[in-house]
Amino acid sequence: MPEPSPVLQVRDLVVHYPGRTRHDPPVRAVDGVSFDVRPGETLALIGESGCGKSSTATAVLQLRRPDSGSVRFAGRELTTLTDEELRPLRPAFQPVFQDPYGSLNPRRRVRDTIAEPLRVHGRWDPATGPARVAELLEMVGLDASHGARRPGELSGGQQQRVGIARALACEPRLLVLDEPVSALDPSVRAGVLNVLTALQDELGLAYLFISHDLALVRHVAHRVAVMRAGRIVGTGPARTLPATPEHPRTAAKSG
Ligand SMILES: Nc1ncnc2c1ncn2[C@@H]1O[C@H](COP(=O)(O)OP(=O)(O)OP(=O)(O)O)[C@@H](O)[C@H]1O
Repeated sequence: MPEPSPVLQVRDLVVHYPGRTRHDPPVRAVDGVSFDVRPGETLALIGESGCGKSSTATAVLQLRRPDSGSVRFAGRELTTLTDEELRPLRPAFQPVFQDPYGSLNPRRRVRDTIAEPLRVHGRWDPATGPARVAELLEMVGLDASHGARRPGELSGGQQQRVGIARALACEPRLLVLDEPVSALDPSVRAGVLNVLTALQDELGLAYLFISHDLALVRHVAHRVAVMRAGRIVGTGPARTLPATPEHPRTAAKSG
């Protein structure tokens, strides 16, 4: 069977930050990065702290506009769209962040957090909305009773499931997962990863999965791209990664 076309195509992506003082040169956080992600595929972006993983994720999501390069999502170039033009497309490419509590409104009940994207994007129907929220809770392994709670009444793993349910509300095609289980207790990580894997199988979602954890990446990703100093220095199947994460730079073959 031919491979499906990529849902995300990134080419020559560049992100600069200003130097700390006006005498310092700009920081080239992302320095010409290219990759594709296909429907149903997980591409892991790995590398040491500060190599530019989160800056790449932020630029893909157009939360910070890249300085140059191309981000094509579902065949559309995102970098040239205005914020207004991007707005209706945003539900289709959603972030899941590392710190679930920090990304949830502590005063808002879970069911309202999950309903929020539907309301914001004009997709809330009072007749069907509550059932859709219940369905989303179920998809991430929570039940209706969790909907009435506030984030502070949930465990870290449950909070992250709420973050995933919110990301799924408007039927995305791509999730950008920035260290989605790193802040969680190791005992609940596998449960959240299993939810992500099951959702991908069921919905054909594409994942860009940012991580520094090679053992985890071997487990969840199909392909891996290794970043160093703002560049991708190797790509390959995740199963080619060594079991011990001592030499991440040589973990995958170039090309
Ligand atoms: N807002 C910013 N202003 C200036 N420099 C920044 C900013 N954000 C990141 N940087 C710098 O850009 C480089 C890449 O950072 P980035 O956070 O993208 O890397 P990372 O691989 O995600 O690291 P980590 O795993 O520690 O989050 C680093 O040198 C960082 O110090």
